[in-house]
This record gives sequence, structure tokens and C-alpha cells, in this order.
Amino acid sequence: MSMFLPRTGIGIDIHAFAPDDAPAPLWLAGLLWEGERGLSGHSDGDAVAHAAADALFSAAGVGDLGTHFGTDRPEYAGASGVRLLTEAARIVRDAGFEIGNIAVQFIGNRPKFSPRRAEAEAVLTEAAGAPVSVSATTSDGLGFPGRNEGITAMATALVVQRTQPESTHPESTRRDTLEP
Ligand SMILES: Nc1ccn([C@@H]2O[C@H](COP(=O)(O)O)[C@@H](O)[C@H]2O)c(=O)n1
Ligand SMILES: C[C@@]1(CO)OP(=O)(O)OP(=O)(O)OC[C@H]1O
Repeated sequence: MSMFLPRTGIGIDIHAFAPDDAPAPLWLAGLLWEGERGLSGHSDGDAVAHAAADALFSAAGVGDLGTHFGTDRPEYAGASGVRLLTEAARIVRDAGFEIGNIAVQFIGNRPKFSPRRAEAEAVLTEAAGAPVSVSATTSDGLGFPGRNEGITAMATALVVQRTQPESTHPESTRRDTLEP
């Protein structure tokens, strides 16, 4: 039995658009979207990057966004999504995993994403050190994304354990019992 089977993870993040009396720049998928209404959050509100980071943590089984970058940590106030994804990838690698890929889709009317897909994927791929693909869809006018109140981002990630933990190495256990 292989001890190196890939592990999948899931991450979902939802952010509301900032209210009119507290406007913010829009940071999404690692890019600044000039002229677009920003998202609210303790950090820069980049739901695409956050979902990607959460999917990595989920795949590695090392907690979630709140575990590592909780809102009780003042150093992450205003932090960029690219920084959080970069740190998440480092944490997951330090825990003994290689990252296969991350796929993210966001649901929202704005921003119109496809013209900047390649740019966003390049920024997030560099941050994660592994391929990140991003897609977008509307909700056909339904629900809070349809009312332009906020967006949802959903991500999956695939990781593979780099090394077997010493204590569960099957060969070392077998050698003790089978050798003459
Ligand atoms: N914010 C968005 C949403 C969608 N797209 C692109 O439009 C295509 C059609 O979306 P529907 O929700 O009408 O199916 C979608 O596949 C995306 O390519 C986008 O660029 N930005
Ligand atoms: C990223 C963090 C921390 O700054 O804050 P937010 O920008 O509010 O983002 P969210 O995805 O709601 O929660 C995770 C938080 O840990």
C-alpha cells in the first residue's frame, strides 16, 4: 500500500463588497482592479487567494485560514492575498507536502474576469509555487452575488506527502519482524 497517495483539499471564502461610506480598492486573485468596488475584510479581502490558501491547508490537514492568519493577529490586518497564499504554501511545504495544483472558481458579476485570467494565474502561481488556475461564473442574477452584495470563491488543491513519518514507516517495522 502506497503511503504517498495524493490528498485533496477544499476552501471556500465569501466577502461582502465594502459599503459606500467606507470604499476600498478591489484586490482579487492577486490583482488590483481599478475602478471596481472593493471587498471588505480584515485583510485585503482577496477571496480568491483566501480560498486557494484554505484549500492548501485542508489538503495538508493543517487547519484553516483562521488557524494561521486569524483576525486576532494584527500583523495580518490589511495583508495581501498574495502574501497569505505565499505563507500558506510555505506552511504546507514545511509540514512535508509538495503542492500539485490549485483550482479556484469565483462566483460574482464583477469584476469581469476573463480578460485578466492569464495575469491573475501568473501572480497566484508564483505565490503558491505551483500551478493555480482561476475561473469565474455569475450566479445568473440569483442570491447575494447576483445582487452585487459580495462574492464567493471556491477552491480545490492537491498535495502529496514528501516523506513518510519515521514512526509509521512500514519497511522498518517489517524488517524487525521478518529478518532472521
Ligand atoms: N465575473 C465573471 C463572471 C463570468 N465570467 C465569464 O463569463 C462566462 C459566462 O458566465 P455565466 O455565469 O453567464 O455562465 C464564464 O464562463 C466566464 O468565462 C467572467 O469573466 N467574469
Ligand atoms: C484573512 C483574515 C485575516 O486577516 O481576514 P479577512 O480578510 O477578514 O478574511 P477571511 O477570509 O474572512 O478570514 C480569514 C482571516 O484570517
